[in-house]
Amino acid sequence: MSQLEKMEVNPDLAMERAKCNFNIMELTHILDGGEENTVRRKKIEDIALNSGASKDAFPEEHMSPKEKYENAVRKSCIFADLVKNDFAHLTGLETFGINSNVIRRTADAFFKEVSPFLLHMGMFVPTIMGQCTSDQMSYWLPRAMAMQIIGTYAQTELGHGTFIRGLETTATYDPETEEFVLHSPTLSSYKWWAGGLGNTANYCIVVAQLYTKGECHGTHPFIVQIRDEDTHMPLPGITVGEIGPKMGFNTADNGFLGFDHYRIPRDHMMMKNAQVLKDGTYVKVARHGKLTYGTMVFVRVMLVSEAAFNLAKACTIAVRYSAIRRQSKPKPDEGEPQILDYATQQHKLFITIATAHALQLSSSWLWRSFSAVLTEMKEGNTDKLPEFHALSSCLKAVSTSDAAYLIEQCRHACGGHGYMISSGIPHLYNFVSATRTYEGDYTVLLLQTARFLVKAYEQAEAKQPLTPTVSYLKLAFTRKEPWDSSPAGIVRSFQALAAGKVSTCVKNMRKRMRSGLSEVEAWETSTIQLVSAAEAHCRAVISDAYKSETERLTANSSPNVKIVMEQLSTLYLYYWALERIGDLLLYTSISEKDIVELQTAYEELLQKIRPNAVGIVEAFDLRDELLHSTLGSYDGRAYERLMDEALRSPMNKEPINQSYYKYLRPMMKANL
Ligand SMILES: CCC/C=C/C(=O)SCCNC(=O)CCNC(=O)[C@H](O)C(C)(C)COP(=O)([O-])OP(=O)([O-])OC[C@H]1O[C@@H](n2cnc3c(N)ncnc32)[C@H](O)[C@@H]1OP(=O)([O-])[O-]
Ligand SMILES: Cc1cc2nc3c(=O)[nH]c(=O)nc-3n(C[C@H](O)[C@H](O)[C@H](O)COP(=O)(O)OP(=O)(O)OC[C@H]3O[C@@H](n4cnc5c(N)ncnc54)[C@H](O)[C@@H]3O)c2cc1C
Repeated sequence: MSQLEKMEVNPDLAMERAKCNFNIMELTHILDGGEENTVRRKKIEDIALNSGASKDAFPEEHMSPKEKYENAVRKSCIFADLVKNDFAHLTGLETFGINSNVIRRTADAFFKEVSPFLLHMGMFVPTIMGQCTSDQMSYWLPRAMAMQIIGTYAQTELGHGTFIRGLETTATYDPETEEFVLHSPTLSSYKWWAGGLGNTANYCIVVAQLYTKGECHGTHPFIVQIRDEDTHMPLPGITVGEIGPKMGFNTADNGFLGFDHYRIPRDHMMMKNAQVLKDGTYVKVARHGKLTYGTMVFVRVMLVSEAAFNLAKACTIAVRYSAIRRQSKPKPDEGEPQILDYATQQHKLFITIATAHALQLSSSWLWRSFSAVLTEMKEGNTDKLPEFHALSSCLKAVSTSDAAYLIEQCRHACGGHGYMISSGIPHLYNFVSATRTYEGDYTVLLLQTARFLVKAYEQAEAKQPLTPTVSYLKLAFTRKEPWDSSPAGIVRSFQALAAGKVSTCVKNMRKRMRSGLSEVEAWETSTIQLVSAAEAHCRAVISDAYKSETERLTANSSPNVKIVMEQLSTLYLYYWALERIGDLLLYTSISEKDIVELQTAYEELLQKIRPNAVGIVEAFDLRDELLHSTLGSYDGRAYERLMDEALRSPMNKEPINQSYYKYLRPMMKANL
């Protein structure tokens, strides 16, 4: 019998649970968006986990890349079946948002890395929904939803990912046959990166430069069959393969794809926003030229809650482990303290919890605030698209970047054992670090937001009305913001800081233009400050949303849950105020005395949160099967689990490895 089966819950964790002073389940319901969502989520998790299909015969870490991929495909098929047949009545699959979050979360019980079907549900299906006419949708969507075909999204090429307008794949219309001819004219035009493209998908959405009647109309999406539906062989004219090992995503078979004058029917162009008629006439339908970028905007919004979820996992692991780990002896007459008692450890971990809450609540706020806008957009009114694009761009950039930084911090907080794959943290880091790049690189997206902020600043200057998320920019034209250490006061200071930074950028650009630079050159030389201004804007938006959502959600909660949630949202404000002291000195009246008081208040807040820390992370309600962690399991038996995992290593299957006879022994004997 393994040691694990004999042991009780670690007494330190039991003690932490006993001293938690709020109702954990109440907080879980709030984070899930209501008790009924929690009940439904648990049912879905039960169905998935009780099926036993998520279990691997031996640890994934010890499989070869090919075995890992094949195992992931096996589990993806089982999971897809569960989603279609067992979850459907519980989730209402027609909607995204909370339902897809639940499915996404449950999928983690199956995959330590990712499913090769991720792009199918994550981008292929949403692009069909967003870019097809209703006729096209009624043909493609049922086939995709029933998993009769498997698709992916191939936009990025070897030569271009960020600069979509620079893509080189061509789709040239031939009116004789009423077909598009897809072609990859150069090596750099080969599609590169699409998840599931290497071996799994038989269809994909290809973004290509559309040519008709000798004219280029820019990039457009096409549905392209790449493999035979029966044999799965690549079709003539298609070159497809897998791109090789990566830092993470190693079960996602990211692929490359090239076309040699490959023909597809005319109606495989996704024609909701633009059409090519039979005779080759190009007709623009959409009122906004960037509606073809819609799937990216949708996924960027999804990535905010993805960042929150991964942070929740990392801090559950690191906080539980910090409660059972004892190290050093600061007081000679007492035992070694739990490392969670060190203020520096609390500084590393509690901001991670607060950020998980901040991003989760900001993401629900974003969906709620913009659901009306999304409906308007479906009806053709795109007036609010620029604001939505600016907001989703900066939220995606900042949330994924914060999550990657804080997950790495959780690894530091777990010391050496955090470096073990079995801790669960390396997988999380490798996954989240990619989210900072894909679906729009951090810097590039913040520069998109900066573009919007500069325009909004010019509107404020001209006393024109401003859209809600930038209405604070008028603060740039008032006196220095008086420092006020209340939560509302700090949010106002963050807004003043962002307004001040945008104003500084605009003034610098104008100065540079006066000194002879062109507008493009003045912009380029100001981009470091523009990125910083956009980050400050995003921080102000998140802080404001987090604070107001906390107030809204705790209006009827029990007093202790309210206190816990307020403590965390205040911690987020104090933490970022202290991180941005230099900027606050520039743009608000904060004094040396205020800074000292703020630091003290922050440290006191860490101590207040400490007794409930384990309870707070347990409100994320992450089962062991989702955490995949030796350090963060519910029973807190980290050492037994580490040893158990070590004993499962193939390296321990024989007392002497053959390399001893082949290499070590001859070398040592020769040296006698
Ligand atoms: C599991 C893993 C899955 C991963 C999948 C992937 O990664 S898939 C691959 C993911 N790949 C990526 O994410 C690639 C990232 N790259 C991009 O998204 C674009 O190339 C770009 C946005 C950087 C520039 O685009 P550009 O050169 O065409 O544009 P521009 O800069 O010249 O600006 C012109 C105007 O357009 C506006 N506008 C722009 N976008 C939007 C929008 N979505 N909506 C509304 N508006 C938008 C912009 O604000 C500006 O407005 P203004 O000021 O004139 O009123
Ligand atoms: C795990 C993973 C999965 C992916 N899955 C898919 C997929 O399924 N489908 C798909 O189509 N793509 C996919 N991608 C590709 C991804 O979308 C791109 O890698 C991403 O958009 C970044 O583009 P890039 O690689 O061209 O980076 P680059 O643009 O070359 O970035 C390199 C550097 O240049 C900087 N830079 C670039 N342009 C500017 C600028 N204008 N101003 C300032 N700095 C700039 C960037 O900030 C960055 O520091 C995936 C990528 C990864 C890592």
